[in-house]
Amino acid sequence: MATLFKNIKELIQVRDESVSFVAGTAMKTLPTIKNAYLVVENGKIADYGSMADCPTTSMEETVDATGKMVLPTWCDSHTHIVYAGNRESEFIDRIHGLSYEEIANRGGGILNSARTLQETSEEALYEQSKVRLEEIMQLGTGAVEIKSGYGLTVNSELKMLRVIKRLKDSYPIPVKASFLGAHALPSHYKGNTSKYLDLIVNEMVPKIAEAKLAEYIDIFCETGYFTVADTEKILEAGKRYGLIPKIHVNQFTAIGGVQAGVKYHALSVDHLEIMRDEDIEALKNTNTMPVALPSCSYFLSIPYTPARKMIDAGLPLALATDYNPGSTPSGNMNFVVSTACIKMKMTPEEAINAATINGAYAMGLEKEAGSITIGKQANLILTKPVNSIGFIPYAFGSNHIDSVYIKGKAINQ
Ligand SMILES: N=CN[C@@H](CCC(=O)O)C(=O)O
Ligand SMILES: [Zn+2]
Repeated sequence: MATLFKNIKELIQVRDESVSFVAGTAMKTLPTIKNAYLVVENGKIADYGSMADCPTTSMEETVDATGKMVLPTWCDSHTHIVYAGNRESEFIDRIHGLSYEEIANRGGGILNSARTLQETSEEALYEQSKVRLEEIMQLGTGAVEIKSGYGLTVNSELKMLRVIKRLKDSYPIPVKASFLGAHALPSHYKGNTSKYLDLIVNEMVPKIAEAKLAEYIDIFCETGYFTVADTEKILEAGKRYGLIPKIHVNQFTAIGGVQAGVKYHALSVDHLEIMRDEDIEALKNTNTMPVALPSCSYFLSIPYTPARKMIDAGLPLALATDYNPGSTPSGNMNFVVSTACIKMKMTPEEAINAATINGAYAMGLEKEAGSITIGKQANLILTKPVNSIGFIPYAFGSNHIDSVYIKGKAINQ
């Protein structure tokens, strides 16, 4: 089965040679071909170029993209879309003046979601979560990472991870799983963190690794949650079982989580709203991708990751949604890209690099996703007619997507 996209106004993020990620000033360059064609064969990108060289052989399907652009689908490398219920009541509490921290200290927050999830059947959890996966695909996401972390017991963490596995087996986009048992301390372990960490290290990690339910290991390294020493303990256990770190650090305070991530060769360190100079230094010349989550900053009214300072220091940066019921009840990567430009002063080119190729790297998918490169999965966004690529983040509230193609097939409802 072959499909020809012809008369594409601009084909975006074209990389003849696959790159792992882009950093520093290279993020300003977004390679494109104007007036282009693209051929998809058997679900993969097979050919592309200038319309002057467009193949004349007939193909099963032809899409006339006159006035429209084509770009790789978004790569959302940080989500928590497997959850039960919602936390709308905490949203109202915050409107009335309570902080995220105050709500958590009253037993709300992550522990609230954990209670709901523990009472929800695996089937119901799958049904609720698949709605969110389908929603983000319609919004242009074509590869996603999903975390556990609302189970906080052996059975419920395994339940979450089995749901992630079922999503992965049931949907055509790449899905990566992260085990986040150390997301919050269950209340009955209060004052006894090491006992909960032992449960993670001695029971959860071995079971998860044996059942091959996760590629990555995560922890919320933050004041009031887990310390740097806790983080090292968990990452060490993950390492013994082949789980690669992708960790939550520097969301509210900088306590050395970035350095712990680098020490354990984390694939990514995520959040980074509070960054000291030494944290930026620690990330230089490493393979660890910093990941910013601007929708979380927006929703919680906390600082935005200092993207300008980080990119100007030569670092790469990826953008992701953090879709979860507490800090970011939104999985819209289009909004993330706009917000990165508007609030973090990233250029459209930088933001699109961060949301495609760098996002793919941050979940180990840089060989399959994130750019228009021959052999990669044909997961594509066909835009509505737009004048320039910058118009997409600029007109931030509008839907610029005409169609989303996964493995070359349109999925629009
Ligand atoms: N910060 C830790 N975890 C999630 C939020 C969890 C929640 O509030 O449910 C995050 O990335 O923002
Ligand atoms: Zn998160």
